[in-house]
Amino acid sequence: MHDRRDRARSLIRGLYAITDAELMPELDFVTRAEAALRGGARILQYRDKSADIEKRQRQAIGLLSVCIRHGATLVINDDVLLARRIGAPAVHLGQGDMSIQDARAVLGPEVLIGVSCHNSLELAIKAQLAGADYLAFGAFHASSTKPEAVIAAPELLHSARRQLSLPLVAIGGVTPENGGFLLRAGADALAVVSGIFAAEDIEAAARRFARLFSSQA
Ligand SMILES: Cc1ncc(COP(=O)(O)OP(=O)(O)O)c(N)n1
Ligand SMILES: Cc1ncsc1CCOP(=O)(O)O
Ligand SMILES: [Mg+2]
Repeated sequence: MHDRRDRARSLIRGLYAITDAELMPELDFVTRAEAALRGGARILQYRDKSADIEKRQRQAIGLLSVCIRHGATLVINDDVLLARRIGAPAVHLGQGDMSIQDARAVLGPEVLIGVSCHNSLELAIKAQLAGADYLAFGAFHASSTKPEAVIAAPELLHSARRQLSLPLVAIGGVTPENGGFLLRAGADALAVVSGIFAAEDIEAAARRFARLFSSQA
């Protein structure tokens, strides 16, 4: 457990890119994801809501292989069984997804589990107690990817930093312009979909986010 938590502290920091089926055509799905890694993303989440199990497995395996090549961490969104099948190092669970305890039973002691806590410190405290390895808060800004997401105040990151020990991820409408503020408020990682994958030049877009972290050092 301490081993895993230490690993989470070193791996869950920096730019956290999240894939999007609408912005990333199947034909060059993995190529686009790799461009984000070349631009400096350290974490890559496979987020796909389709029911096509074969496509999902093929894409997830493709992402795992580019992540390994770039020394980045692959996170599988929602689908704990897919993560186990392909040997992914991390999963992300929402409040309506599998429980942390059930996911841990399926995945074993090594795999990192991240949890969505929306705008709630209470959910975050519960998730930490239940064995989560990182906590995600947001949306901090309106998100075209998830317009229904509740809005969180950046002060939440200050409180979470004071009261919790896990790495904190900020998500929702994050841009290179507003990302620095979220980092100063306490985020360890910035999770981004459209700011990276809707860009004409994905690598350059990722690099603009990645610079926020080097200027923090
Ligand atoms: C890093 C990160 N944070 C939050 C979410 C949202 O998860 P969830 O609430 O389960 O919603 P969906 O993404 O599954 O629609 C996330 N995926 N990643
Ligand atoms: C999955 C998710 N959860 C809260 S906001 C969001 C989407 C973030 O996407 P974008 O970076 O395009 O706002
Ligand atoms: Mg989910």
